[in-house]
Amino acid sequence: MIQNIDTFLVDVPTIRPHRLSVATMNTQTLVLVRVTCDDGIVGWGEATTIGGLNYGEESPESIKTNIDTYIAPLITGMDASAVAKAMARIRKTIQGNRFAKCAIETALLDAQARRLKVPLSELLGGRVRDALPVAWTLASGDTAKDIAEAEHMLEIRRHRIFKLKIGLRSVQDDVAHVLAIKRALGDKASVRVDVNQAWTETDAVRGIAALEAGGIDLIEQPVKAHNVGALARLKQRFDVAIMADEALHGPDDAMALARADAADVYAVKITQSGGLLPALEVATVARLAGIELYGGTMLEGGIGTAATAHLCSTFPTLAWDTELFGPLLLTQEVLSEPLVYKDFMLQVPTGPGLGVEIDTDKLRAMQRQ
Ligand SMILES: O=C(O)C[C@H]1C=CC(=O)O1
Ligand SMILES: [Mn+2]
Repeated sequence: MIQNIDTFLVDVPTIRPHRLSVATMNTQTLVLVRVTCDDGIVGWGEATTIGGLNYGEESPESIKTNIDTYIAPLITGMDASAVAKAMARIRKTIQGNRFAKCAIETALLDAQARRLKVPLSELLGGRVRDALPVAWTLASGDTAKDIAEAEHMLEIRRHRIFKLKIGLRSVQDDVAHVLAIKRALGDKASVRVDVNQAWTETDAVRGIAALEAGGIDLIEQPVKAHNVGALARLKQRFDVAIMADEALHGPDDAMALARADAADVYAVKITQSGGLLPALEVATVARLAGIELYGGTMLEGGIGTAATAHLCSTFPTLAWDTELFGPLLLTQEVLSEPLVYKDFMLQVPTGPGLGVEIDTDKLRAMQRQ
């Protein structure tokens, strides 16, 4: 039986300002969910967003409040081992709130996988890979600093895929910044950009033409999320891969974007999809439509990152790798043992459930009062 559902807000400073077109982050707020079951099993889930309400329509505070007030009472007392029944009740009754649903579903699946003594990946179809290549986002806002950061990551063998956040400056200045970084790194690295919806279609035509000519491998969400027509025209116009991120809010969007031939690649995010199982459906739509996959992040800490890693480990192909670096951007950790990053890869945890343990003393010290 599901006995208790507790939620915690944890504010963690980032290692440096993280500059996106929609916000500059100096801290990340983790919403952690703990599901306690009457058989003594405890499951954890997490949701994060970026810059309060700057990125999405849920804030950390709304996620916590909506879980505490509306979602937890709906499923408390239900059979904890019937995860699908609990989630069906939530999905039938609660509109939207994909991030909150993701955190709850993750916690229920973590508990159930622990109960069955299997890694969470095995409840999602089973893992076909044990380690995932991880991109790093260069977002200091300064070209020389970004190059130095990338060189350091290559040297310590942590990342050789770099995503640059652009869209805040003029197209011309952004292109100059990106191509300077690409020239400095050469063939040692894959360089990609994330415009976070900042360009108009005409900006995008100019910007993408220059980036493609300069050897950039991937263009993420160049135009507004709702402008599927423009995304489709860009996808069809250019050879460089176009990735949908903010346009993709779960399986229905995955289907609509596929029908519109609007993207070469999907950034699969468990929060944006509304949970691990809807995210798996996004990946299945992509596979059936010939769209390639990328494991995306909302800059989660260790719990949400581990959850996404379990999901991505089940994908038969993962052509564009992942960006599961969230914990590395944060100065503090709620896990007793951090996730393992080595040789450019994140190791998918092997223990039962998420395969990570929460240090409750650390959490008590870090949680918002
Ligand atoms: O992809 C996004 O839009 C959000 C996020 C992921 C990595 C990063 O630096 O920001
Ligand atoms: Mn993005």
